[in-house]
Order: sequence, then structure tokens, then C-alpha cells
Amino acid sequence: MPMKSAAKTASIAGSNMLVAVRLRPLSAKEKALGETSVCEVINGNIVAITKRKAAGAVLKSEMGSVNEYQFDEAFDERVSQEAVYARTAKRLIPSVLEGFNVTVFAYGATGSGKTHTMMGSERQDAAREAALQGGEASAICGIIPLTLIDIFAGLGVKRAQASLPNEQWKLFVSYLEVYNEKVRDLFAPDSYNLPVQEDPKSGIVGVGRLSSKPAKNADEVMALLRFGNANRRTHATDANATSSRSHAVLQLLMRQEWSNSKGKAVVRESRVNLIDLAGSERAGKTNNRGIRLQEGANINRSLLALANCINALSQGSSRKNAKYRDSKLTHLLKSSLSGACKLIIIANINPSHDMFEDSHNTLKYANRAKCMKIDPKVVRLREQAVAWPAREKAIRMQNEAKVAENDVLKEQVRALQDMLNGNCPVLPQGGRGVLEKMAGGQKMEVADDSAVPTRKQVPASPTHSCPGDRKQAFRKRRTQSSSALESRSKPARGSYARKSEPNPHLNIISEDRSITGAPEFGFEEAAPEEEGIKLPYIRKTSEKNLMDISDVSDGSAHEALLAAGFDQDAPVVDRVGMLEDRMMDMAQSRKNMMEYITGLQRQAAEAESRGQRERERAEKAEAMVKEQNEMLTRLRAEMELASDNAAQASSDRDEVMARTGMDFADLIGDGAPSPIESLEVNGMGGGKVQRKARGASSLESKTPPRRSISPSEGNGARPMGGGRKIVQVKAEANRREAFGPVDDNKGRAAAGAAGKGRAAKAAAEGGENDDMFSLQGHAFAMQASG
Ligand SMILES: Nc1ncnc2c1ncn2[C@@H]1O[C@H](COP(=O)(O)OP(=O)(O)OP(=O)(O)O)[C@@H](O)[C@H]1O
Repeated sequence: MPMKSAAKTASIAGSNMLVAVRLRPLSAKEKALGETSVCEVINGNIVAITKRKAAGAVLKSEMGSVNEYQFDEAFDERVSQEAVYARTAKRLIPSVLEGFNVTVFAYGATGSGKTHTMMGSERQDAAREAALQGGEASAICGIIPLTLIDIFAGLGVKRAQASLPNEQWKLFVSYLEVYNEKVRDLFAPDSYNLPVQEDPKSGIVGVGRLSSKPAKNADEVMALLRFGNANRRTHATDANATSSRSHAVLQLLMRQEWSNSKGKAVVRESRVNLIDLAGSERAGKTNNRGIRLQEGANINRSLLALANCINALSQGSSRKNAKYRDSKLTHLLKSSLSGACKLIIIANINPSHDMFEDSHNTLKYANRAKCMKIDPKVVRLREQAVAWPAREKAIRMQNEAKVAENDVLKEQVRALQDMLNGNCPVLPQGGRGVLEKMAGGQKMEVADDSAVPTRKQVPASPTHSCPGDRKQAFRKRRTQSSSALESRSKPARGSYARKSEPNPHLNIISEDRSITGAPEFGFEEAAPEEEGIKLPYIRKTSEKNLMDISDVSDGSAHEALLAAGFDQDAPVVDRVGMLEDRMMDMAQSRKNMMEYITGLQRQAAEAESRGQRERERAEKAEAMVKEQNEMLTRLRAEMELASDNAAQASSDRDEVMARTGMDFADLIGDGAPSPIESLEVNGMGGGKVQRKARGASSLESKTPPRRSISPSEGNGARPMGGGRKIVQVKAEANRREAFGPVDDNKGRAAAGAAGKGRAAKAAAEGGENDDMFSLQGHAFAMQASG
């Protein structure tokens, strides 16, 4: 038979990691079937696996061969549980107590002995008992119970040796399973598909919402383990009568706390993961069908992901390529595999010939795992120094915030209770309608959060009569005469009795049977058949009333309460509790609504101020446009007037020239200033056109002085009279100066005639500057007569 001797050995990756192989004995059933072992342990650390020559073998691959693999430890079928433990997990107990993380997991095909190695057999309890009592450790007790015994023993020593200020050692236990790629808390059987989370700072992978139980001793942990194991998925298969259908992870969190010299709290935590993996299986061999087949496929898939990770991690260069997220199992094991933990892998082997392929694969897998690199520097958790004063302050502030929030909620609950008692209206449908209206853009006046709206503010539903009116009347009577009653009444002691303030509603749920509520409130003495019951009870009708009170419009609150599981036949304390819960919900809904409304009001205020700003801008722009228009109108009027003046001047000149038979040069005379120029010099005319008149020959240049226009003229206002008089006097003076003394009467007559003609014309045109025109006519007439 060909044999490969010690061919597959590799160096062991330091003391932070240990790979062991364990062969299990052939079972009676297997022996009965004539199975024989194909594996052998040599020197306590080498495993030789023999491939038998196939019957009628021709090909080389069908020939027999022996492969040998070397590990840190190899255990044959005779090695006891305690010996296995002593040469594996026990070695790392001191590390755990020093603050290192440790992971131990068993790997192998189905039925190869993983659960036996990790947990032990069903007789383990008796064995553990024997071990605890100092007897010889049993061959049945597995690694988990033995580890627990040693950890608690170590904790006891540590506690006894505690020398640091305020030093404390605590241990917490969690137990989970990965079944069909879903994580379940085995201490909370109803949990399902818990999230696997990674702390970005420490890189430690944990499970969200996983429960963690404090434990004082190994017995407590074993009790928890038994409880968890009862919830674990196991099932009989062809390969194993109690086959684990899930990967089970027991987590121990050990915490050491003390105060350093500066009074700061120092915490050091170490985690121990003890993992019993489900076994790989071949569908053909197990004959699994249906759910079992699906379970097997999921188990194989996650184990393949684990093998791939180990492959990547064992090749230094591709360490980063390890795909931890390929399965929940590898994601959970990430911190253990990537070097944050000291690691022990125990590969379990069923040595029967029938399982050759599986056993050989397991050996190859374990052989590769040896090459994984564990970096001891990152294994140990850093100490977390926390400043107590700062921490205390933070906690106190949190606490105060919670108390304040609580007060607000209490206040709201009280307001809601008032509503229920009919003191004030309740928004229909728990305020949903209002919110919808608000969302639809309808504005609603909302009172200050603290102010309770009065009943008048909301119109009562026409179809509903509010029992509050009745109750208010009762309350009035009650406040007048019931101080004695209140002093006797005590708050309810049921699980729902949370209010610190006396509550008119709760006061009646009291152990004091002497309290008798008024019929309006719906309370009465216990019926004779309820003699044994201590609490007075609330009539169901009154509860219905209470519910109805919250149902202003459409019965939705009552329906909601019933839909929420309100049991009208439940004990009175529970019913009150339910009503209280309902009130809390309403308080919450009211709070949400008020927040929403406040938000909308804020938005509305912002929109309002935005609108205001835009309005102001628009008004400014409008004023500017108006101003421009006025200016335009003025300019137009000025233009028209100027053009009228020009036309008039021209016609006046022609008229004068026609009447006198003189041309314009004759009129002006050599060197004599023209009347136009005189006016201009005296500040009454203006402009370059008039100045040109002196030497110009064109008619245009001889245009008579223009009429000035006051700013208000464009608006139809009359010009100032004072201006006209000045013009008249100046023109006369100029005339005298230019033409010498004239027959005033003649001149005046001519001017009067011309002025009259002009005035008549202006009047006919409806103009308002007739005086001015007559003045001009007068001036020209004087010129003509001169
Ligand atoms: N070292 C051992 N000594 C005696 N019996 C053993 C040993 N190892 C395993 N067995 C027995 O073999 C059977 C199968 O073992 P076990 O249930 O531990 O396998 P497993 O690998 O956990 O299987 P699965 O993956 O299907 O859960 C059990 O009856 C167990 O008691």
C-alpha cells in the first residue's frame, strides 16, 4: 500500500492558535455493519488517513494511499473528554482571566462527535457534579461545562486576590443559534433573525438585541445552557440520532472593573465563544428530504463560507479577501478568525471507511487552518478609562431629561384623562383627521400645548351627546364634598398603577372597599357573589362610556381600543391598565400632533414673512413705475407745449411782419438786442435756440421766447401768476430800451388786439395758458409798434 509520510505538515501559528483533531470511536451500529477505522493517531499529533484500494482498481486515483497530517494535538478514540479539554481549552483559561478573547469551535461532518466534544453526553450533568465535588473528571463532560467550571474557579481566585480599588469581576452569558441563516436568541425562543453587527471601533462582531444573563457560578450557566439547548434545533437523521441542525454559540463575557489612581473607572472585558457547529453532510448519504434537506444545504453553505475564509486567512497575501459576510456564521466569527481572539479549532472525525471523503476533507481543512495568522497585539482588549465625574454628569443629565419628558407625558396623560372624563373635547380619530386637514393645507387655530382647550372651542358632534356634561356636574359636587373620600382612596396597586398624582379615575380602583363612586361614574359596590374580590369593580357600561367619550364623532376610538385587544371580561386591574395604555397612546399621538402643528405654524410664519417682504418689494416697484409715468406725462406735456410755442411764435411773427410790412431784420435793427435775447438775459427765456437768433437767418432761429412750464403744469395745474407779471414788466423795459419811447396807446392797442386774438384762440382750444399767450402777443405788438 503506497504511503505518503508526514507530507502535509505545517508550522503551528504560535501559541495564540491551536488546531486539534479528534477521532471518535466507531459506534456499535457501525461495528455491526462491519465498518473499520481508516484513521490513526501517531505520536499524539499526527493523523494518518488511509484510502483503501477500490475493488478492481485500474486508475492511479483508485489505488490505495495514506496521507498524514500534523497538528498541535491529535486525539484518538480512547482519549477522554477531560484529556481533550486539558490539552485544548484549558490552556487558554489563564488568557481569558488576563483579558484575552478566546474562541473554541468544533468542526466536522455530521455525526463526527462535535456536540459530544463541546457539550458532552446526556449524562454530563452527573459527570459535572462529580467533577465539582472533586471527584475524577468524567469522560462524558464536554469542553463547555469543564471550561465553565475552570472559569468560575479562576474568577473565585481573582476575586479573592482582588487588590485594586473597587475591583469587581462579573460574568454574563448569551446563547444563540444560527439556523437557516437566521440568528435566534436561545434564551428568548421567540426571537427571530437578530442582526449581526460590527462595532466599527473595536471591530468586535456582536448580535443586536441578544439577551445577556449575569451568572454567579457554573451551575447557573449550566441551567441557562439546558434552557437554551431545549430551544436549539436538533433532529434525528440517518447519520445522527440527535443531529444539530444549527450552529450554537455560547458567549461568556467576563468583565473586570476597578478604579485607577485618578479615580477613573477602568473596565477590561474578555469574551469566550464556545461554538458547536452543525456538521457538513452529503444529501445522498443522509437521505434527507424537505426541511432537513434545506437545513443541510444551509449548513453546508455556511461551512463552505467558513472554509473559504480560512483559506483566505491562511494565505497571508489574501487575508483581506476573506469574505466574512458570505454567511451569518462567518460574519459572527469574524473577530475570532481575523485575529482579535485566541483560537482553538477541534476537527472531529468519524474514522469509519464509509466517511472517508468527509474525514479527509476535514483533515485538509484543519491543516489549512493551521496556517492562519493570529496577531497577538490586537487580541487583547484595550482598557477603557472612563472619567466617573463626566460619566456621572452625563447620566444625571440623561436622567433629568427623562424626568422632564416624563413630566410632560404625565401632564398630557392627565389632560387626556380629563378628556375622558368629559372636561374638554377630544380630537376625533386621535387627531388623525386634524393632521390630514393640516396636511391638506387647511389652517386651524391651535391652542398652546400647555393650554387645555375649552369645550366651546370644538363644536360637539350633532350625533353624539357627550357624557362629560353629566360627569362635570358630578365632579363639581364631588370637589365640594369629597375631600374625605379622596383622602381615603389609594392608587391602584396593579401593574398599571404608575401615576404618582392622585387620579380621579384611578382612585376608585382601590383596595378600600368603603369607597363608593356615584352612579354617574359607573362604580358600585362589589356584587355579593364577588365577596372574595377585594377591589371594587368598574361596570363594563361605564368603561364603554369612557371609551365613548373619546369617540367624539365616529366611534373610532372605541373600535381602536377593542381592536387593540381590550378585553371587557378581563380583571378590573387589567382593564384599567388597558385604558391607561390607551391614554398613553393618545398622549403620544397628541404630542406628535402638537409637534406637527407647531412645525406647520412655523412654516406658515416663515411663508408669511416671506410674503410680506415680497409685498413690500412689489409696492416699491409700483411706486417707481408711477413716478416714471408721471415724469413721462410731464415730459410729453412739455414737448407739446414747446411745439405749440414754436408754432405760435412763428405765426405771430408772420402776423406782425404782414401787418407792418417789415421783414425780421428790419424789426431787429443793427446791434439792437432782440426782445427774445432780452428776455433770455433777464432769465425768462432759455436755451441755445434763442441765442442763435442774433446772427441766424433761418426762421427757426428767430423763434420768439418760449413759455416756461412749471413742474405742475403737466398735471394740469395752472402756472404761477407772479411769473407772468415779471415777464410783462421785463418785456416792457426791454422794449423801451430797444426801440425808444413809443406811442403807448398805439402799441397797446395793437398788442391788445393781438393779445385778444391769442386769448380767444387759447380759450377756443381750452388751453389754460391764455394769459401767457396774451403777454406774448402784447410783447410782439409792442415790438411791432416800436
Ligand atoms: N469521543 C466519543 N466517545 C464516545 N461517543 C462519542 C464520541 N464522539 C461522539 N460520540 C457519539 O457519537 C454520536 C454522534 O455524536 P455527536 O452528536 O456529537 O455528533 P455531531 O458531530 O455533533 O453531529 P451533528 O453534526 O449531526 O450534530 C453521539 O451518540 C455521541 O455520543
